[in-house]
Amino acid sequence: MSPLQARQPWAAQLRALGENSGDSAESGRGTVHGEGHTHRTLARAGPRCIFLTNQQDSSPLLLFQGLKFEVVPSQFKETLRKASFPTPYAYAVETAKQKALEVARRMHQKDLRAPDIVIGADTIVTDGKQAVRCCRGGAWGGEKYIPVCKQNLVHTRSQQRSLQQRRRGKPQAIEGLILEKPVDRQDAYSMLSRLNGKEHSVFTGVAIVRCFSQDGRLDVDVSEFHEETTVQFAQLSDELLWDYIDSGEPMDKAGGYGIQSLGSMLVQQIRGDVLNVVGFPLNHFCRKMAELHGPPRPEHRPPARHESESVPTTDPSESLGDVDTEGAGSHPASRDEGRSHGGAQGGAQAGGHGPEAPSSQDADHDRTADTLPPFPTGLLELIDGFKASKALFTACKLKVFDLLQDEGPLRAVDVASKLDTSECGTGRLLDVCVALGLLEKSDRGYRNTELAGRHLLSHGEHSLHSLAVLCDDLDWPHVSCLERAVRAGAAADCRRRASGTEDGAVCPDSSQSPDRKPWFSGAAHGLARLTAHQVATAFDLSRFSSACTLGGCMGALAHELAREYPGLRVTVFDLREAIERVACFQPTGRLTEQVSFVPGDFLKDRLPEADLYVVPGVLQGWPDDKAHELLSRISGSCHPGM
Ligand SMILES: C[S@@+](CC[C@H](N)C(=O)[O-])C[C@H]1O[C@@H](n2cnc3c(N)ncnc32)[C@H](O)[C@@H]1O
Repeated sequence: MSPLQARQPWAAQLRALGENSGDSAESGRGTVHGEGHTHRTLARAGPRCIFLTNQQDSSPLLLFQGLKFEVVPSQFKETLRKASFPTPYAYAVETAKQKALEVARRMHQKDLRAPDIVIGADTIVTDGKQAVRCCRGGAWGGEKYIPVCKQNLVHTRSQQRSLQQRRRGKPQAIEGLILEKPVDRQDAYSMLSRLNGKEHSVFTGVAIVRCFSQDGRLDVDVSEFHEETTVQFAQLSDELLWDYIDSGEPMDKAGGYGIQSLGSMLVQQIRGDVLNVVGFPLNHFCRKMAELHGPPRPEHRPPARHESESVPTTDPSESLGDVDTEGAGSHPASRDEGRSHGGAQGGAQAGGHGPEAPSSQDADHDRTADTLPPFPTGLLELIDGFKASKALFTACKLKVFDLLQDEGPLRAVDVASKLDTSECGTGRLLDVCVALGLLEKSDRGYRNTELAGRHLLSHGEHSLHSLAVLCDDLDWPHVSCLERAVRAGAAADCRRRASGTEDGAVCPDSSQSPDRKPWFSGAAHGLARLTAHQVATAFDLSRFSSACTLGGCMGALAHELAREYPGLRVTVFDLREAIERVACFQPTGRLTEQVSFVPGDFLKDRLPEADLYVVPGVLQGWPDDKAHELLSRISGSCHPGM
């Protein structure tokens, strides 16, 4: 497993593609999505990746704990029928589980590998006292919740009817017991006044979904729990409630208040874990994780917030109830600082300098998440990126995207048969394209993403297909002899070999092989269309009345200039064979009147008269002497003073 594979889901597939062996290189456990630090933080054999489904509020809490994870919002629609649950917390736990399972399935489908762990959480507030009253003390009271059936709670319905109508089809709480996010200010007021002066319960259901992938199938092992915290509201005036509602805070909070901010003013007393009210019962979660994976090793505990503060010595699963969540949010930054500076305890020593430096073996043993350098994501992407490019080029050349646009979704076996390629290799290439965001995969097969449909078809207004093919044919061989070129200064030789041109220029001229020319035009035009607007608007060209684009190809920039400057006449000057292909690309309409095409060789023929000469995308591919020759000719044609 390379470090890059720990960061990039597609990297493992690229490797598998390269190896082209029968078995998937990353089958089974060992799949790593995202952060390696979670592994180090939790336990040696612990999980290496956590997806938190949609508890954004909980992110700082988990970060405080030193867990690194990726937040993947769940697409699970929270439409479970509340009345079918025996208790409010059963509803919260099931919602948390369904959120997590949805993410697990989606990630598995997308990346073809299971994430290690997905955590789902759902917090609800229940109007507990009222429940007891409504149930006449029978079904729901004291510490224990006894399953209640619908009829027991029918009394609460009339009170809630108008609210139900406002909730517009949202499934109603267990007969009004579960308070979710208010739908409007009035709803917030009715929630808060129900809680006013009373005690209520906050439940968070948590599901820890451990994932296993076997033979491409996802297996899961779900552990779940819930945490209850009792909150006593002070007796509050209507004025204060409305002031609080006017602050806007209640609108996205279950129960209509947030204890982590202004809402704390409303609270007189709490029994239980305050973080549970914030949205994630970290203490219970840590105990559960320790149960599942063993407790974290001491060095994996979160570092001190400031160098002067000591690292907490308690097992994080023991007590976290007094955590201040503001500090929790700022923790990751301090940890990063700790890492790059080597940390207060032994970072410098671990480097092996100074009399007390431990042996390299000790230093290795003492390595912690805090003494490691920042993860070099960008560098690893540079190291591996060429493989992604090659996969893209190959898919373009095989016209995978054209096929899937016309006939998709298709299974790998059908793509292979239509393209006359191997089933195994095609399947892997398609999977890499999925991981690169170029294809989507479903039960019905592969199909183009919007991005691929827009840019990677061989024809189309914004096609970059020819550019990809050209890069593969021309740039790839250049790049592969870069080391030799740098050593021996043989760039022109390499280019000549690759491009088949006399002077190594990458632009088509008379010496170039004819079969490449359409690709050049298509590639240059595709890129020019994308960039023309930026180029045309980068400078104020309004003082010019005529312009000439030298090597202006199919006129993409010329047309954009004409669009931007209605008074500008633009001449496109290019080789005759290029101009002959213009008809395939030229837009029709008013703009064409401002643009004219003149065939010619800008190194031999007289340049058209113009106030402004633009040389778009020509010189960078040329040897210096030739570039100099062209610039001298342009200089000779320019009107002094313009
Ligand atoms: C890489 S393309 C640039 C395309 C341009 N960026 C655009 O707006 O589409 C280079 C262009 O220079 C043209 N070219 C190359 N040598 C030329 C020459 N000696 N005289 C005129 N045009 C030339 C090519 O035909 C080609 O269209």
